[in-house]
Amino acid sequence: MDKATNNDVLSALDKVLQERKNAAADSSYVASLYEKGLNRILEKVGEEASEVIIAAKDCEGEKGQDALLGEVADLWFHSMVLLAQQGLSSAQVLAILEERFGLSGHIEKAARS
Ligand SMILES: N=c1c2ncn([C@@H]3O[C@H](COP(=O)(O)OP(=O)(O)OP(=O)(O)O)[C@@H](O)[C@H]3O)c2ncn1[C@@H]1O[C@H](COP(=O)(O)O)[C@@H](O)[C@H]1O
Repeated sequence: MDKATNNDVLSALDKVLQERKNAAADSSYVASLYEKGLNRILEKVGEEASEVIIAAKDCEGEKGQDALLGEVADLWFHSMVLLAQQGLSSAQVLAILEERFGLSGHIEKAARS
């Protein structure tokens, strides 16, 4: 597979996560998560979210910032595994963010009531 760039890495990863539904658990980490099932995937999302919080609390200097970026990447990745396992994709999340783009959270909240 060609190296995915910043702009297309999410859609390239969506495609790989889809393909891993037909892969063997011993050759693919993603397939091993699918095999373990939803609860294990949810545990990983929870663990990675906790690791983001811990890294953000101790985010001094370049090393700390690199650690935080790595933990957020782990969280995004495991969230994408969850979406794929549920038959969803990052493209659908991006569509929601695109729809929301430019709409202040305060204005959106006020419009709800
Ligand atoms: N982006 C990632 C990615 N980010 C993190 N990880 C893996 O996520 C795992 C969990 O990280 P942890 O820090 O919790 O480490 P751990 O304690 O060893 O994990 P556990 O034993 O608790 O599950 C590690 O094994 C990382 O290697 C990833 N594994 C795969 N990908 C992408 O998914 C693609 C498919 O991967 P495979 O299915 O393994 O081919 C790869 O080509 C990559 O593009």
